[in-house]
Amino acid sequence: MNKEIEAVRYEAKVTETPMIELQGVTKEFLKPSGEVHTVLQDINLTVRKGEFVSIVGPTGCGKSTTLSLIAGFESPTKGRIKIQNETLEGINKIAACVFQTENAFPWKTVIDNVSLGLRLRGMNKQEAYEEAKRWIEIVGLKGFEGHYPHQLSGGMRKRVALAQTLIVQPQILLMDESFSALDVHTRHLMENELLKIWEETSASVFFITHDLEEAIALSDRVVVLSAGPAATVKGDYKIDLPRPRNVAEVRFDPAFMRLHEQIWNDLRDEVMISYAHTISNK
Ligand SMILES: Nc1ncnc2c1ncn2[C@@H]1O[C@H](COP(=O)(O)OP(=O)(O)OP(=O)(O)O)[C@@H](O)[C@H]1O
Repeated sequence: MNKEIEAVRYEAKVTETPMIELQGVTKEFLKPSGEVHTVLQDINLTVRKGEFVSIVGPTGCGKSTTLSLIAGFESPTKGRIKIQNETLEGINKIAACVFQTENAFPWKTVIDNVSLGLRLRGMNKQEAYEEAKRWIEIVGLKGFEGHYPHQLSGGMRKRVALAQTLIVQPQILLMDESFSALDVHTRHLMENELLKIWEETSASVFFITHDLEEAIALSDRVVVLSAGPAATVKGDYKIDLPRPRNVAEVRFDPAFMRLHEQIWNDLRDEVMISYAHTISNK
């Protein structure tokens, strides 16, 4: 398929419809001393339906806290979170999470792990198995249905985690450092796999990473958080590289390098501030 046709198809996928909205979100935690620790301060951010947004920022600035708020594991101290235009109260039922740690139960086979989400939603075993087989094939694990997690490599277990999450067809996919434990080759394979699957769906992805190159290679937008405490949105960059993308190859595109330089200029300052805080707190 030629690039123009692909670009048109892709452009049509990201809609203007807001899926996740953070409106003036502040999050405070109480320290054991009773002091208030402001992690996030007045965050305004919108992720549209079908959009892939990555969030980068210095260590400890509040990226995972932002994800917890969108998942509904925590609630904002001030401001509000809207999901599909409704204020979020409690757990976000249309979101699913993939964390750095693995989600698979060690005593269950691949097919039992992957079909679990559907079984918990009341689907009968045969139907859930059929659907699980389809997802196991999509993530490249056909033939491993009867294996247990310990019989698989780290990359394969990550594929199980993806299939486990995607089988319930979440409208929002929340990913926290999901591929950071993988070697670079497996990581690129998984990133390409994720993009392929995402391009087939209209899921909105909120992706946390420490790796700016990974963020640019995958995303429609990269959001930079400032150094904490009281982190806020420092920059919001549109990544207009053509799709479909090969994450290993797109890094050599001159437009990629320009974006990297521009965003890194923003991020580097925040990393230095955060580093200075760490040193002065020692
Ligand atoms: N439940 C909590 N209670 C108190 N403080 C918390 C809680 N959760 C997070 N924090 C604090 O909020 C700050 C931000 O943490 P968070 O994990 O969101 O940052 P991060 O950007 O994801 O970090 P990293 O890049 O290291 O993964 C940290 O100072 C952390 O100690």
